[in-house]
This record gives sequence, structure tokens and C-alpha cells, in this order.
Amino acid sequence: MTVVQLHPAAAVADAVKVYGIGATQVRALDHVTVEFPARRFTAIMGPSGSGKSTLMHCAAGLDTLTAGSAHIGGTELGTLNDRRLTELRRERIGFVFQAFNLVPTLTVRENITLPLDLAGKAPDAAWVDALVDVVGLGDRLHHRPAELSGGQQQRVAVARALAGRPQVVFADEPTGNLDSRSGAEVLGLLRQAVDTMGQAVVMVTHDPTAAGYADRALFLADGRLVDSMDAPTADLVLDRMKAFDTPAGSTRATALTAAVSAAHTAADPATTEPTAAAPTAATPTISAPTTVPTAATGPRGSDRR
Ligand SMILES: Nc1ncnc2c1ncn2[C@@H]1O[C@H](COP(=O)(O)OP(=O)(O)OP(=O)(O)O)[C@@H](O)[C@H]1O
Repeated sequence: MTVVQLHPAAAVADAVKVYGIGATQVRALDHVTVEFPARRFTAIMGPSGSGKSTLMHCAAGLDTLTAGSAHIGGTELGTLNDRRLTELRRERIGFVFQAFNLVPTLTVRENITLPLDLAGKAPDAAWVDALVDVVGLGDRLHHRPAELSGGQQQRVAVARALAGRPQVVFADEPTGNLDSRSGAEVLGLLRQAVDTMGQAVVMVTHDPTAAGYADRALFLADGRLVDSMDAPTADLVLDRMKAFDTPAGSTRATALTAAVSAAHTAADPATTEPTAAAPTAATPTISAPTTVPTAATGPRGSDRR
């Protein structure tokens, strides 16, 4: 029997990020090791300034590490020149930002296919149609972003992130500008992308309710990975976040650092993918959904167990 070496969708190892020099130096990441498995939804949480965005930006190749390494699949980002890194971000990563970041002059459909157009690739019409159905914007395809609600715009952004069948979608506070109902729709879409399309999703959030949609929540404090929670619920995450506000919580966070780092270095064979077939833009890692849901999926805990 052939034994196949497996890779997570994304990972950082012993990641250090230092901003500034001398007295103004900030250690935003302090020896963080974490894997983001394929087909899993990971939430990154922690107090303001704990390094969440820095971790996401370095894992996604939007920023460079001071020390340590970052991988997308089997590719180490530090080995790529600027052109290859840009290609990798365009072809293997989907992004969803708090501010939607749609192009105002383009229609909904044009925004969804923009990453493919920029890459000079013909959109897979059946796949785009399936995404449009999933995000429920079939009657808005020729509208411009300004003619849509915030929630609708973010649903377009999610469809755009999924359009190229990326290896991983990074979402930075995707519900930060939305009311709770629109936020729930967007989170349901991300959950659905994981469950029905096999997508890996990594989301930075302050919101315990949002983290409740994830398979695992990671907690950062002072640039360190200090805790993790499988099958998080909003209440459990809220309780964990409250602990950061107390001296005891800080102490506990410090004590947990080593254990959590060690746990995350262990590969998860059930949720990783073959090295020999490390996906590229040409490797279909996501299959089109066979059914088109009529409503956004709820939090992981309520609809899957
Ligand atoms: N470009 C930068 N230059 C200097 N310091 C920075 C820079 N970006 C982030 N930092 C610092 O690094 C630390 C981590 O910032 P980061 O934005 O990653 O935290 P965060 O957990 O995402 O915070 P928030 O929840 O408030 O968005 C903070 O102390 C921040 O001030």
C-alpha cells in the first residue's frame, strides 16, 4: 500500500512577526505554529491587538514573516518571488474582507468572475451559476454593488472568493459591517462552502456567535497561540474570551501556550490532502454542489449534530 504524505490547506510554523525597530518594536506574532486543515472551518479569535490579522496576512502571503515559515498546501511562501506570490494569491487563495471590496463599476456577475478574468482564465459557467444560486443572487446579477444591501454585497464577495475553487478562503471580520441577520447569512454560506464544496475556510473574528459556525476556534493573546476549542459554541467562546480580561485568564493563557503549539504540530490525516497531488488552480479540489439550498446554513452545532 502506498503511504501518501499529507499537507494542510495552509500552515505557519514557528512564525514570528516583528513590526518596527528599537523602542517602538512590536512582536505581533511570537513563535506561532498552526495548521489550517482542508475541508475545515477555523476561527481565529483573541483580544484586540493579539495578532489575529497579522497571522492571517502572513499565512495568506499578504505580509511576510520576520522568522519561521508559511505554507499554502505544499508551497512555502518564503521561496516565492513577488510575481509567483501574486499568482499564488490569485489562483489558490480566496479573500473576504470586512469592507466587501467589490469593484463599484462592475456588475455582480463581473465581480464574481473578476479573479478568473484577472488570471486570464475562462470562468466555468456551470460553477459560477451554482455559486450564484447558493448565494441567492440570481435576480441581481446585472446590478452594481451600490444597488445591493451590505449583506448582499458580502454574499457577492463570498461567491467571488469561491469562484476560482481556491485551496483556502481567508475571511477577515466578514460580518463586521453587517447586522446580525445578514451576518448569519454570510456565515451560513461559509459553513456551506466547507460542508458541501469541501472548502477550507479561515476566519478572523471578534464575534463569538461567528466563531460558533467554525469547526475549531483558535485563541491568540499577545502574539501567541494560547488555546483552541473544537466544535465551539457562542457561549463557550464568550466564556473563553472573558477569561482574557482577568489576571487568572492571562496566566492560564501562558500555561497553555506550549501544549497548544505542540497539539497543532500534529497532522490531522482526516482533513489534509496528498502532497503528490498538491492542488493548483488547474486541480479541481471542489466539486459543484449537487443541490441548491434555499436557505443559508445555520451554525455548525445546530444543523449537523
Ligand atoms: N503595520 C504595522 N506596523 C506596526 N505595528 C503593527 C502593524 N500592524 C499591526 N501592528 C501591531 O501588531 C500587533 C498585532 O496587530 P493585529 O492587527 O494583528 O491584531 P488583531 O488581533 O488583529 O487586532 P484587532 O482585533 O484590533 O484587529 C498590535 O500591537 C498592532 O499594533
